[in-house]
Amino acid sequence: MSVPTVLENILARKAVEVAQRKSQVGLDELDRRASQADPVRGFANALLERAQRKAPAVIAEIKKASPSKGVLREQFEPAEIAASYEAGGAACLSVLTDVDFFQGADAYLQQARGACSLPVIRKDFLIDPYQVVETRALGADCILLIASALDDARMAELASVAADLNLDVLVEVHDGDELERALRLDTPLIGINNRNLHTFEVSLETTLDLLPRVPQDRLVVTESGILNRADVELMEINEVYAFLVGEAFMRAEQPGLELQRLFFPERKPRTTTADPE
Ligand SMILES: O=C(O)c1ccccc1NCC(=O)[C@H](O)[C@H](O)COP(=O)(O)O
Repeated sequence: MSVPTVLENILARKAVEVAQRKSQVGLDELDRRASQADPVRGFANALLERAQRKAPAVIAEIKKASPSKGVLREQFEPAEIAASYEAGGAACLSVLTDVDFFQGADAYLQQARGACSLPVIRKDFLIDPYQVVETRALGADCILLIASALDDARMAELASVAADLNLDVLVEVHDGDELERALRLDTPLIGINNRNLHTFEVSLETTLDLLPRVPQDRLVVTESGILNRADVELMEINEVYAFLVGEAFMRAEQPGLELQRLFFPERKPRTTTADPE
């Protein structure tokens, strides 16, 4: 018998977590909360608007820890980080809500979204329609669907529930087969994850290799492993303008200033309380 990969472990644990959550809060109550949530802010539009004018469309991630890197940031204040990202020029936020593998929390998403005007993707491992309703009930604006974690039927089902709730969808792929499957969904956002979620290997070539196979009417978001100006410039010369970045910002003393340094080096630095001068 082969040893389960980290992604397989995450998905097995997530199934247990979802069952527990369902026993605590019924779908009727979740539907009620979703119907009363703050209106969506337009996640896909925020990215498309920037990328269409060839400006960096940055999804700035808030994650305390990750399975591949351990704890990334000891002093972790989601609201302050969100405000600093907005000041630094982010188009959107990504907030990890998975507790067991990323030390995330639903409350972090709510704190971050409440501290800025940016649209937010809930970064978690969605396997059940219940979690899509939960995502809207938390106030988020977009869900992540990871192609390697879902079969076609389940991916389409989750995307359909998201559409009913006005949530945008970022569908994430890592190879050509997953890309083919993702393109069957009616979503403008295709995330190409440079990290293999089974082995943790990271290569920016993943984005560059898959790029020619993505139709012009989809927006490619390059995800993971963007660490410095050279990485950003490599993507920009290949006409990739949308980025999902976590580690580089989380390790920086001043996350918003690091965003600005990496993506808008020509601008005069703006600081917030998370970015003391
Ligand atoms: O980051 C991990 O170790 C990880 C492990 C297993 C599943 C997902 C994982 N990360 C999620 C992400 O894809 C990243 O948080 C995101 O793309 C940002 O990446 P980075 O800029 O390299 O922090």
